Amino acid sequence: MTTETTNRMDVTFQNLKQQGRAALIPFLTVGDPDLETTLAIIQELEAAGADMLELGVPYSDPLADGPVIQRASARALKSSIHVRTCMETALKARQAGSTLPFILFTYYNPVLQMGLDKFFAEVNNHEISGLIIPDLPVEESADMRRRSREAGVNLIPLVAPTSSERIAKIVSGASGFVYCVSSLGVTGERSSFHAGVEEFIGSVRQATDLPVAVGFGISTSEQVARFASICDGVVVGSAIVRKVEDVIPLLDNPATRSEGLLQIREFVAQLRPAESRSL
Ligand SMILES: O=P(O)(O)OC[C@@H](O)[C@@H](O)c1c[nH]c2ccccc12
Repeated sequence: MTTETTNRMDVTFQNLKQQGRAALIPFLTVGDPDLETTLAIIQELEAAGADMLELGVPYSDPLADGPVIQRASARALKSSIHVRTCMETALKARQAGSTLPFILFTYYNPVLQMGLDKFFAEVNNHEISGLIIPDLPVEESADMRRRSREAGVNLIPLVAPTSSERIAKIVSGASGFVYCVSSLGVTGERSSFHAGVEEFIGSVRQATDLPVAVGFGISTSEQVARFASICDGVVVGSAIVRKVEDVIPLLDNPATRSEGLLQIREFVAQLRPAESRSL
């Protein structure tokens, strides 16, 4: 008996599989440069053809992030952005008509500060379909997986090229999708990836029936196409966050705001393989 899934993310991956297409999954920092603009950018990303979104909770000590996302977090933290603010942003985007599955991306500390009971109570009624917590300690993952399951949200595991013998353990009991990190180090655009990244992705595919997505360093349509041919999803973060950073002067001026938003939309639209562009 197939379990009827109500999780928006799972349904999206099922639909994309039928279309024979990988998901384009942008990451953006919530509140960069401000919350109102984040809501406008979410609409542009959806119009550009994003299939789901990683909504990043800005954090003061983003250890796994390169300079682009570190700067975005610093800008966003100028206004007091908490996990709850990011959840409310997801709900507001839904109420404004977005149909995208939202993945809340946060480091573990902000979740602990909110309190696990409160966090999971809020997650579900804020339209969050997935969670990525890159620094979740292994010893906490069983409890977090249980809480996620009870809240009907997918706790998405990250696997790195060095995970090799631990892949089976990491992906067992996971849901949503498995996030393959393409390279070692921190986030940020790259011209090349970990040697043998295709073999690594292949080994993850063998270890799970879940959709497999890849991220870290992907910033051009050629790179998206390369990974979209072997994965179910491709995550692009820093390149989009940098685009937002570049157009902030346009966004800040009412006379040129729409031009700034259009440039973000066009940048993301050109990332998708030509044959699947909606624009
Ligand atoms: O920024 P990049 O190189 O395109 O990588 C995706 C990344 O932004 C996003 O998935 C993410 C942002 N911060 C992270 C920290 C760890 C793992 C993943 C992430």
